Amino acid sequence: MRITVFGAGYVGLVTAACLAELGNEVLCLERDPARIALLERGQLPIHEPGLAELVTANVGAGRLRFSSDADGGMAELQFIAVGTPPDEDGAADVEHVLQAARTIARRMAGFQVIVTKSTVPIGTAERVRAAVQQELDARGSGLSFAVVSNPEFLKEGAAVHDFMQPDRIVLGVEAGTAGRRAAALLTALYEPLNRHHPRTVWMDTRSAELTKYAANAMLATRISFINEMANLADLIGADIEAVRCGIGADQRIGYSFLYAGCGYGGSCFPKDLQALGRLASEAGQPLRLLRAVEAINNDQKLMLGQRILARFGDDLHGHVFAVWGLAFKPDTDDVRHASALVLIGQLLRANACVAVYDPVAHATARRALEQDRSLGPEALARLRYASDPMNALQGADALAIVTEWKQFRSPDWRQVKALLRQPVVFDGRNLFEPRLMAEAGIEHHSIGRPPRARLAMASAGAALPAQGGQNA
Ligand SMILES: NC(=O)c1ccc[n+]([C@@H]2O[C@H](COP(=O)([O-])OP(=O)(O)OC[C@H]3O[C@@H](n4cnc5c(N)ncnc54)[C@H](O)[C@@H]3O)[C@@H](O)[C@H]2O)c1
Ligand SMILES: O=c1ccn([C@@H]2O[C@H](COP(=O)(O)OP(=O)(O)O[C@H]3O[C@H](CO)[C@@H](O)[C@H](O)[C@H]3O)[C@@H](O)[C@H]2O)c(=O)[nH]1
Repeated sequence: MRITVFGAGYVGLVTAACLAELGNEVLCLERDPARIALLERGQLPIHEPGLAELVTANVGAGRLRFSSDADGGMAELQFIAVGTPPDEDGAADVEHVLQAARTIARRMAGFQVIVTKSTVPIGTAERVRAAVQQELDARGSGLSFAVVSNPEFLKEGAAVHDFMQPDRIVLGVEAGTAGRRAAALLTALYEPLNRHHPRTVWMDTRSAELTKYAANAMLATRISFINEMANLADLIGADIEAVRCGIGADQRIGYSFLYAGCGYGGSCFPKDLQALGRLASEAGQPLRLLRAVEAINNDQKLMLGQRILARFGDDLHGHVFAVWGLAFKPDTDDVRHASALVLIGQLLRANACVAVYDPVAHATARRALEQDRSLGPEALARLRYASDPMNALQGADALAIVTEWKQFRSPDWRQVKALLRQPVVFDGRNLFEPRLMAEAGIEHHSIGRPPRARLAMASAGAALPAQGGQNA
């Protein structure tokens, strides 16, 4: 099939490359000339495992092309995967989506299916239909078209896998002939992903749009729930990892997305919860639960910094801290709403020096921190980007781990101790077993795994639960 994809970001690039890999002829349209220039040189604007190989192979095979010129995009299937950033009130701004829809309408020469992959407020499919119809009317055209809502559920760091082996493919279609025609085309398009296991869930467009927000809200709720339990565990001497194993064994609950830590970040959860909250309030039903989820998460992101201040004093002048991990999660260079940026801001504002290391996110973090108005040049001058994890530790008073990159999981603790001024570790993702850290002579601050629980477990001879971190 011939397909056009609008947007070459995380979703657009992955959608374009994966649909090309499935044998389609794909044109990926991107309006940012810098991104197009990179792609034309064979480079990717983002770090995403497996994506570079997929892009190279499909460009080489002639199935995938990039352009900034929409004139080449006359395909029957038009995917919109552009950004929907929050506006001043937190609502999702769908202007880029509507712009892409108008571009499609201006060039439409036959029946087309306009598929929204972006995360959009409820009712956007109808706004896309109206925008396209307006352009067609202005042209005096009577062409028929369909609008489909096909929200994307991929996770950064596992995007190619998630696209190719989705838990489900949600397709919201309109009633009527055009909707049926669109459904037939999309059934054929996604057939390879449904072959061994039917994954498509059909519904109307509004339900599809809400499904996307509801999924992210549910996942964020689980994280804030377990973080509240972890904070309680810290106070009462219980071990949150044991609790996670204990509750996760109930199939109705399950184990995943119940890892306590220093808060969720990323481009989706914070933005989508705000957008859902906003549209719910406008609909006359403020979402009280989601407000609590967001508030808990905002506090959780401050927790590592507060613990460091409590341990070393309010003015950290003369102190140095090492931070491992800048990206909001492993296997990505995305630092949007990353907990690491919050921690680094707290430490720099308290006059500390900070040495950071991340395998891929130095450039993105540098850009984000330079735009942080609460950090002037003097504060940023106290920030050092280390060449490797051990280099960051040199002369530091403590190590804080914010992102659970695999390479941080088994450090040489003797080397860590030799490099640190004091053997103190703030483990923001519960990567390390408290008992082993105590045996190694390391002062270990976890999230919800206090020393009292550790002692009780050891004296009971209890089996230790698996190591933490969602991305284990
Ligand atoms: N990042 C994720 O993991 C993820 C997962 C699922 C859904 N989503 C949703 O998908 C959408 C895209 O997210 P993203 O992370 O890929 O965004 P992104 O910012 O990485 O990429 C969006 C791209 O679209 C381009 N663009 C904007 N308007 C355009 C136009 N008219 N024509 C061509 N290109 C245009 C931008 O220049 C940018 O490169 C958002 O609605 C997001 O909420 C994101
Ligand atoms: O048990 C957990 C799981 C995750 N996190 C944190 O939650 C954030 C988000 O992680 P994850 O969901 O894995 O990454 P995203 O790429 O943001 O993916 C989410 O957001 C996407 C965009 O909407 C959706 O498509 C995905 O389904 C949804 O998981 C990260 O900061 C994680 O560290 C935790 O703190 N504890």
